[in-house]
Amino acid sequence: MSARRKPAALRLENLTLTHGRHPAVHHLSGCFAPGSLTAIVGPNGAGKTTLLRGLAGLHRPEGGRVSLQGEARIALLPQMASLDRAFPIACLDVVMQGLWARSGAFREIRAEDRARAVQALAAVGLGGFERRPVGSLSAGQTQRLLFARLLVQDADILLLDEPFNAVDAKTSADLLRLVRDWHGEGRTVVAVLHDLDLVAREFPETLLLARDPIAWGPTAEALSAANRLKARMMAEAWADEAGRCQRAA
Ligand SMILES: Nc1ncnc2c1ncn2[C@@H]1O[C@H](COP(=O)(O)OP(=O)(O)OP(=O)(O)O)[C@@H](O)[C@H]1O
Repeated sequence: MSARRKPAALRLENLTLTHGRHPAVHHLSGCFAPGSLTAIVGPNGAGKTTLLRGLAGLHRPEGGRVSLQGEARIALLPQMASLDRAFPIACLDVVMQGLWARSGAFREIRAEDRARAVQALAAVGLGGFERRPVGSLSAGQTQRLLFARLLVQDADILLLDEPFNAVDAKTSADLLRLVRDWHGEGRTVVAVLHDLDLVAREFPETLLLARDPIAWGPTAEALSAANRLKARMMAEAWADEAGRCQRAA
């Protein structure tokens, strides 16, 4: 992958994302600065996954907008559970899916694309797994595979949904090293995380969400005890059946 990066920012203006009438993210404004490393945290149901999908252009806003600076490329690491492990597909083919956006799904596979996918598998510690069916992988290996698919996309902005979920300490450390490398290369990285110790250690910026934005800025300030309490109370104030802008007072 090239070490030269275009600076890439993602700007949100009064962004509201819903599932039908059901609110998920509510009036969010701010900017993921070029080259920043940001954690998105918040209680279950706070809207974190919906926000990542909105940033990736996979969820149309109900209100407001997301603007991507320049011609930056954006790539999403979805939650591991989104991969259908019962489907009979080999690891190399999963990684090649990362190239579809640029090459098309039904085009003849070029030798250089195949070589990039093989290289990406090796980079995540899955060298030799090219022909292994995905159903035969452990959880940690599956997460490594999704990182390889992300790697071949060579994106300027990387969106990671619970990237260290259900993986052991060694896998977590290996994948975290990749995240640090991406940050070091000047890419903009945004990750949904639940481990607040990890966030405090590794992520300079944090967005704390509870459908409404609670705080967004330097991690120590965003994760203050007062902000975390506010996030919990805000999450509880949203009844599950509430409509847009209808949280309890
Ligand atoms: N497809 C859907 N249809 C209807 N409601 C949905 C859908 N997906 C998510 N929601 C609702 O939107 C809200 C936000 O969900 P989301 O998955 O974005 O939260 P999250 O912060 O990622 O949660 P978690 O930490 O549990 O993964 C929740 O109340 C959820 O029930």
